[in-house]
Amino acid sequence: MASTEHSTTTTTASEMEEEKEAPPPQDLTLGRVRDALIRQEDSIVFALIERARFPYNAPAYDPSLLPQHGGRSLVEALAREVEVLQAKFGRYQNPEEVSFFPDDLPAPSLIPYNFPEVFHPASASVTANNAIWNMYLNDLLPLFTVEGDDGNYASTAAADLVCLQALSRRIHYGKYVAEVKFREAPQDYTTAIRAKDRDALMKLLTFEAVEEMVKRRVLKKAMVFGQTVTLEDKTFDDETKYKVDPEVVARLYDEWVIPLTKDVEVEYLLRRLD
Ligand SMILES: O=C(O)C(=O)C[C@]1(C(=O)O)C=C[C@@H](O)C=C1
Repeated sequence: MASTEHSTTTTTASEMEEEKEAPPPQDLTLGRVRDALIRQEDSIVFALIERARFPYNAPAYDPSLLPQHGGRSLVEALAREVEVLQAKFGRYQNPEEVSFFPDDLPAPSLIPYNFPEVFHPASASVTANNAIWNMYLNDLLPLFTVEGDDGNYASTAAADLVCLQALSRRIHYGKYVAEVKFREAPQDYTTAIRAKDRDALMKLLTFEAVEEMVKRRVLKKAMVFGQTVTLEDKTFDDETKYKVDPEVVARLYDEWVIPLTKDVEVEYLLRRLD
């Protein structure tokens, strides 16, 4: 196990080795997991802002643009190839990262980093990526892009993938949340898990006041990060133009991100005693 404190100032070679490891699972607390979720809000808002630089660009989603790619759209073909490349260099060794197209990914070709094993093995493979992919392309994209076609299909698809990966990381962080909640109240959760009672689990893991704060904070982040910065002092008003509509970001969290995170938590917990 890695040690974060040393009683002496002399560091031996084996201690240096130990220091390279990530913190042990015991360091996992609900506060730390929530801090990670808060930081990921920044990544999501910035990713949406980057995607919103381009118009909707419908051909990026139309399989007829790529006749040689077996009926796949540009965004899907690009995502598959990027995932293969990133898998080769170890992206999916980190349990925070969940692939959209896990079949046929190559084994990593680098020396593995010792990521702590936090998840219960039977729960580790829970994925919501199909729902995330469909939600992003069908529901969210039309809400925050302007209509139009500027021909930048590859850049558009690359920006989509950054959004999808940031959303996927956030939503699958529900596994860490679920693990911490289980460890903090094993008896309460065990009863509901044994009864396979999804409603009871949902009730146990829900904190409405926290959800309200999350929605208010992402709305504010979209206002702060998405305004045009000038040298003049100015305040937000009805005339302020944002790069992504803050209401859409709040709606994204309200309708999809939080509910999908909770679904991941429930699915994780249902397998927690297997
Ligand atoms: O912070 C938690 O406890 C979570 O489970 C995360 C989260 C969220 O997705 O933001 C989901 C459910 C809770 O009701 C509150 C917030």
